[in-house]
Amino acid sequence: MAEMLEVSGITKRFGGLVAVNNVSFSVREKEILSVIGPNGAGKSTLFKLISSFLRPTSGEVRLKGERISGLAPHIAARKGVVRTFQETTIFKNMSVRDNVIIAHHLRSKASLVGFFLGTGTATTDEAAFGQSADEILKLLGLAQLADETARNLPHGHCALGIAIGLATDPSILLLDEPFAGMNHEETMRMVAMVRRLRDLGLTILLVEHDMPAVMKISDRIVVLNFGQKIAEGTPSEIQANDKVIEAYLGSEDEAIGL
Ligand SMILES: Nc1ncnc2c1ncn2[C@@H]1O[C@H](COP(=O)(O)OP(=O)(O)OP(=O)(O)O)[C@@H](O)[C@H]1O
Repeated sequence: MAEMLEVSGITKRFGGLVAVNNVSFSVREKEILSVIGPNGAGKSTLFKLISSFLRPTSGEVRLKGERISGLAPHIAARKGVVRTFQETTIFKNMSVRDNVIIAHHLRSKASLVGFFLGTGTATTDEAAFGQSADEILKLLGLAQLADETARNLPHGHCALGIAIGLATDPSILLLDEPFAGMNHEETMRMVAMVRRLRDLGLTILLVEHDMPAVMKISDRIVVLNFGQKIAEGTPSEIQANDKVIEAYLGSEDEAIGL
């Protein structure tokens, strides 16, 4: 499998603290790779480095061979590294469908202002975007909620974040704790959905605390501890890895096993 994303020797210092320390790994095309680690291990910082929300102190990130670290986050997103589950990306007073339509504009020639004013290219695009939005909502099981105001979505509908991400036609989708706040049933539904997206050809990188979900969803796992990569492998390799077990012992996160 070809490499979609390459993280090479990436380091982030905050003053004297090294939050991410010389971490390297690759995400292959059409795989689900999870980054795990005890609290404070550097997962969020690594995520921000990959999505260009933070500039690395050293090292780099490449998408399909092209260096993306150092670019503004919206440029990295346009190039295909799309991060979801940021509350701010959702227009809470608009319908679910309109949120997904608007997200299409990230890759459109028409401006967002054009969309609101209903002018020129925007009108043509809107028909195509509407159709695409409907397909995405159907794929994610959100079709019946298309006209619902985003703020009214029942708890657990993080699927809207994914729908918005998909609308931007990502090369790699970054999921930031997609199962946070979900009960077991919601989590398992979401696991199945994300795997379905992978089967359709999407490449996915996620950070998550829910170990049973991580073990179920991941093709491969990268483990961080104190900013360093301590292991990389399949779920069963990670569960049997002594360094990983040791890192999790005594941490607030429960055991690595199921
Ligand atoms: N902006 C910042 N300024 C200073 N220190 C920071 C900053 N962001 C993170 N850190 C520190 O970097 C380290 C790694 O933090 P990070 O949030 O990346 O870990 P994490 O693995 O995501 O933790 P958690 O699982 O608790 O969310 C921590 O010691 C944290 O306090």
